[in-house]
Amino acid sequence: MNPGASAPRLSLSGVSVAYRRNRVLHDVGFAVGPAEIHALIGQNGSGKSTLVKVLTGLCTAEPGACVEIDGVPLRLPARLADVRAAGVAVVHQSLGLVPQMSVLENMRIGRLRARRFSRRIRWDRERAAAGRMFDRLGRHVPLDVAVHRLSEEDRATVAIARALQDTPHGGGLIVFDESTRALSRRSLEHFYEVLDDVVRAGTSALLISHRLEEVAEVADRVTVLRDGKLVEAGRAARRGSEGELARLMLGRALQAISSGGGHARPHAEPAVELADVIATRLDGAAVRVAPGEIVGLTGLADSGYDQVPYVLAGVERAASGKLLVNGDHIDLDRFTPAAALGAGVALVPGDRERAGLASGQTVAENAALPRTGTAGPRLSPIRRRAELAELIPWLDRLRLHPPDPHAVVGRLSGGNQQKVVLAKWLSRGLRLLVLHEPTQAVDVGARAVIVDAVKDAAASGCGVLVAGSDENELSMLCDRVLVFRDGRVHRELAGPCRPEVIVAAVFASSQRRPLRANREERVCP
Ligand SMILES: Nc1ncnc2c1ncn2[C@@H]1O[C@H](COP(=O)(O)OP(=O)(O)OP(=O)(O)O)[C@@H](O)[C@H]1O
Repeated sequence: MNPGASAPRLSLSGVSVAYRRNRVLHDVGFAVGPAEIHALIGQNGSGKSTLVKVLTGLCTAEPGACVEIDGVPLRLPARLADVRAAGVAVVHQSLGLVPQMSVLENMRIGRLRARRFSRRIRWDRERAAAGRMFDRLGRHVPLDVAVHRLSEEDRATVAIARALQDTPHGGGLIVFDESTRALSRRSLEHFYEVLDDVVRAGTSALLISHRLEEVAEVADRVTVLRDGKLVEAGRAARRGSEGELARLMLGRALQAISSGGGHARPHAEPAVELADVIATRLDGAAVRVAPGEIVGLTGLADSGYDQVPYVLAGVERAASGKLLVNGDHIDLDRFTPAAALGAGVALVPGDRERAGLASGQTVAENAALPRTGTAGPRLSPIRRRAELAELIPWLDRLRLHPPDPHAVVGRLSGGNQQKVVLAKWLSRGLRLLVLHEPTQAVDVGARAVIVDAVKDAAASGCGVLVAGSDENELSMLCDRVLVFRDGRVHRELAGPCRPEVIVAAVFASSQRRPLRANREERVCP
């Protein structure tokens, strides 16, 4: 008998995982059908990544767990070679591509075969193998171009083509672990157009995402985790059900968020002003932020808007340009992170890899770093207590999980590490808070809290600059939005703006295509 004939593509049961004595998954089980997009959602720290790690062998489940692929049990703890052979591929955060490498290298990394005797790589064969994947997708991307030079849409295609190599024709499972979180609406439309073709051909997808609007729009079914326990397994998804999903995930209704910042003091002296900035992707950029004002920066992927935060924080060097702070003109070609902090400018970067978190240190020690330049243990006990007293209300407010300032940062879930970076800066008075994609990777409950906290920081007089690709986030937060093109401000959208207006200004067209037009025609297993 063929075990795969009527079996689910992936079936998990009795999965429990503990890190030391802390159990983070409790007897979890659900099934993903063939040819479906199945979403896995849950608050930060609810155990989603741990579940994926059980599947890929990075985490060991307690005895009694069972994982089957097409009805065939996977030996646990899983070995990567077995997982690949079973047709399972994982796409990590931000598409999991190496930007400096070519499309061909990204496609074939980890799979390159050398000649037996000369040990030389047969690039002709590698090209042919990569080309076959794009043929299978019915879309082509030039193989020799470095990935960072591709459009965002092409990058999404490469990520899917790369994962497809590990899945058999018309079968297999691709796990997307927050892979789409940095994609703009247009790139998301393209991503799901490609993925829909793949899924219709028989491959399944397990989608982990904090964007509930996206989940409600694209998933066939949804599984919900709360505190490591199953709340719902395989509930049918439908468009517009994001409120319901948030309630299941959080165990309470989501608070409504009003749009716009509302604390701008446009006639006051600017908190900071950037003028004539020339950098690798900036060409004469100029931005002014008043005290209490929340200004959004957005644009297409290559427009340069997302370089502004890093130039402002002294992390990326500008060729020339001026920063005006408190009557001082500072040359940006010699600007450093220490000078930025000295000017009262702090950055919350988009990815935690650039966040400067010391993963072996505790939450409290990390929060102390910017003030002291040293890790916490060297602080006097009195200073340490004072730091903690300022930090704890922010950790409570952002709902850090576990709510422990002495937890080691490297052992927190991704979204909770993001909250630590935010708490570190929100707990101190700044002239300008610069945020890049601040709610990326955090769950919807925390997102509402972060939006409120940033508005409170503005209400106390801090200027805020938010660079981002999420029009909903910009609409919720900003007093005005600057749309970049060719390295400088192309349009200014005054007043609180609706998300559609932002999308229309970025893409110079207001059409919003559905993310997965064909979903209703499909029959859920
Ligand atoms: N290496 C580790 N050591 C100890 N505890 C860990 C470790 N990795 C994760 N945890 C804990 O396991 C729990 C689940 O974490 P996990 O990363 O699976 O959550 P998640 O749902 O993926 O969260 P997020 O949405 O923030 O990525 C969290 O409480 C986290 O602190």
